[in-house]
Amino acid sequence: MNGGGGRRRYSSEQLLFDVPANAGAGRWAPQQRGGVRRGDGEIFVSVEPATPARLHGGDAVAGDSPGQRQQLSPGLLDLHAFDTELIPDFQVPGMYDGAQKFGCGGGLDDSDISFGANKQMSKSTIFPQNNYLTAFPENAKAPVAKIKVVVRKRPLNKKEISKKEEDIIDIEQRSNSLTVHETKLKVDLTEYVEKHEFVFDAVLDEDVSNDEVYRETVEPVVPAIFNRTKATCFAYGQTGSGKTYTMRPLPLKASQDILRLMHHTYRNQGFQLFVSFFEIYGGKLFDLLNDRSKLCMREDGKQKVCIVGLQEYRVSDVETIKELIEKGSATRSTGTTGANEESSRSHAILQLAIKRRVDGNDSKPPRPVGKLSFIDLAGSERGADTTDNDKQTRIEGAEINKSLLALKECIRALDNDQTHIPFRGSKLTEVLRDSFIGDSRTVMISCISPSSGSCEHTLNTLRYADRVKSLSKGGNAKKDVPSTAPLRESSPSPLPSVVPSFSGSELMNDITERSDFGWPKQQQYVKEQPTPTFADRMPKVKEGVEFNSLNGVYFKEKRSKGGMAPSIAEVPDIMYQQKRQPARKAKDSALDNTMRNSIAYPIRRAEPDEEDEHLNDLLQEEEDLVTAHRKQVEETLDILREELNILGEADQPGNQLDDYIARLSSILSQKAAGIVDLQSRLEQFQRRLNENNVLLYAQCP
Ligand SMILES: Nc1ncnc2c1ncn2[C@@H]1O[C@H](COP(=O)(O)OP(=O)(O)OP(=O)(O)O)[C@@H](O)[C@H]1O
Repeated sequence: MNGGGGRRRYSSEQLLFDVPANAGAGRWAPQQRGGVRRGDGEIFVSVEPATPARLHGGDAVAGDSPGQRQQLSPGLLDLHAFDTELIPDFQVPGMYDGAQKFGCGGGLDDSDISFGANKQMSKSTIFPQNNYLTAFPENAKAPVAKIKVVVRKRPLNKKEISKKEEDIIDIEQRSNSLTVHETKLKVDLTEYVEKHEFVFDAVLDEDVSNDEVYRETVEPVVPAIFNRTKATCFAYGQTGSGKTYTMRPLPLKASQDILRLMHHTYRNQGFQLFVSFFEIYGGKLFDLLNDRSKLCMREDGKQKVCIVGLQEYRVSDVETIKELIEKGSATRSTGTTGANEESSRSHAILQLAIKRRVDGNDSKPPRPVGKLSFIDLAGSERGADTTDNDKQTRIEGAEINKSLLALKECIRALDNDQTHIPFRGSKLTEVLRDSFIGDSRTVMISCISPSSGSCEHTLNTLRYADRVKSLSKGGNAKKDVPSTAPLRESSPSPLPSVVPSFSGSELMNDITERSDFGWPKQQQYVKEQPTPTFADRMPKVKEGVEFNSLNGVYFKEKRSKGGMAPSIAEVPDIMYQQKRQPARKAKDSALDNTMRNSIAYPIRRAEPDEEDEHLNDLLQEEEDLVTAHRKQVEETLDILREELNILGEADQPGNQLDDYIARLSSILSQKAAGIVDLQSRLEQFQRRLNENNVLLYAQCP
């Protein structure tokens, strides 16, 4: 893994976040790790003691200073009209310690990208008057589309200009359509230009500033997160298309608006803002605010996803948030490929969570209210990294590809109000699971390069965006077409209903039932065992092996250094049992026949000892294997749907052969990677069984 490899470098426009990887590491290292508590299905990591010193000091302005109040527009105050769950105003001493320091951040204009710690911002900079909420108060209450797809074109860069590459993207002024001019070759090798026209919710040309991008994308959804909405904004596009450039300023701008709402509109209502920042690299989670420590994703009993160990910082001023983002960005890993040395191969996820104190009580974990997630996706073309690189890169590529496909499927399912959301399709979508259920908003920013050399990738990006939008219930892209704007040539018609009617979860339930081998877990140790029911399967004792099982499982002879292992007669306290649940009785005979190979683990009457530890490990590995298998089957179902989709599209007139080939190729590599991954897990588990002297007994029919 090349996770610790090169560091991403940023252009001067991005210097806002460009700090050395280890900057402030010591300062930020949590001084006191909070306890991890489970509350209402959510892991709450108490981090206040670890909150950076800046939170508790600094030259900030009081949050409700008259100066700031003057900045409030009627629009902001009107936000009270939101259907929020209001709790009586209360004032807890010290509750807004941080809030009192609010305001030391600053304006977030593109031009003003330096946030010196001591820099004093003018009030007008702190609250720019062009703010969406202040400038268009009525928009604060306007319904925000469930899914918004925006395209942003970046300017040609120096390298492209020096290579004399052309700008092939035309964007009509003040329109939401764009045209890609693709140069193609005829059979007689003469060139011709094919035009592809696309329509989206908004199309942003190269001269559009980051401020305007914010106003167009995230700003409208900010008020909704105080009202239990989960909003997700992600940037999609090939490496170097401007995803990071686009995404970087957004969380900071959003935080500024959130804090403003918290300290004014929703003052004294117990809202708190938390920041977390992590990445998914090669299918694994790393905390970018905690020295890339590895994180673990778990589902609780209520099927809520918890990222165990993720550090969440409670913040109350923009400056602190900026520092946290800098720190996380510097920690983010990048990989190196032949195509682009600086390409990002990880998904970075920055979350701003709004929580609310329960009954004004600080000892209870605050209750989650809404969330705004920013996702800087890995380069979209990375999914096709299947040939030029090493195995690791290929597997990573397949993982990236898988997550991008899964993301698209989830967004589509979400907009269609489907009951089954295929969030299990990838780590990324699993992590974002709670953003896909309930009241959610998604903003997708597709970043494209204008250069002729990137034409294929650009078309792929636009088609991905087009599918997200136009195939969704509420997303008929054509409805937004200005009457003068032509439709694109090959608008995909809605897919035939080729997706199989079975529900993945139903199938998985069935599989769950079958794959529950019913091995006893250690917690289920019993003092007395009933007469084993599998005596008829007792194998012949092989030479060198002590048969220690009554249900077809036996352990290899375990010779101690000092002599022979005890024979079975000498270890009467080890018994074996296969779990048999009454509810499953009817299935048992069929199941018994299908379970030709089964193993079981010893149940001890004695206190757990070292061997129990091994046993625990094995049980855990067994569980992991079954989970991985289940996941792989779910993913296969998702892939199957995708395959049926592309087959359906391939049958449509005017289909794009190159698109079909690219998607089929990435699907195949994704399938292959899934199988390789499961195979290697299986082999590893088999090795572990051998090492631990557990033999499998081939059960006779
Ligand atoms: N709209 C823009 N205006 C000016 N420069 C831009 C714009 N978008 C991107 N750039 C510049 O293009 C370069 C690549 O952008 P960026 O790093 O954001 O790409 P990326 O899509 O995040 O790539 P990767 O997937 O490798 O992370 C950077 O130097 C950036 O400053």
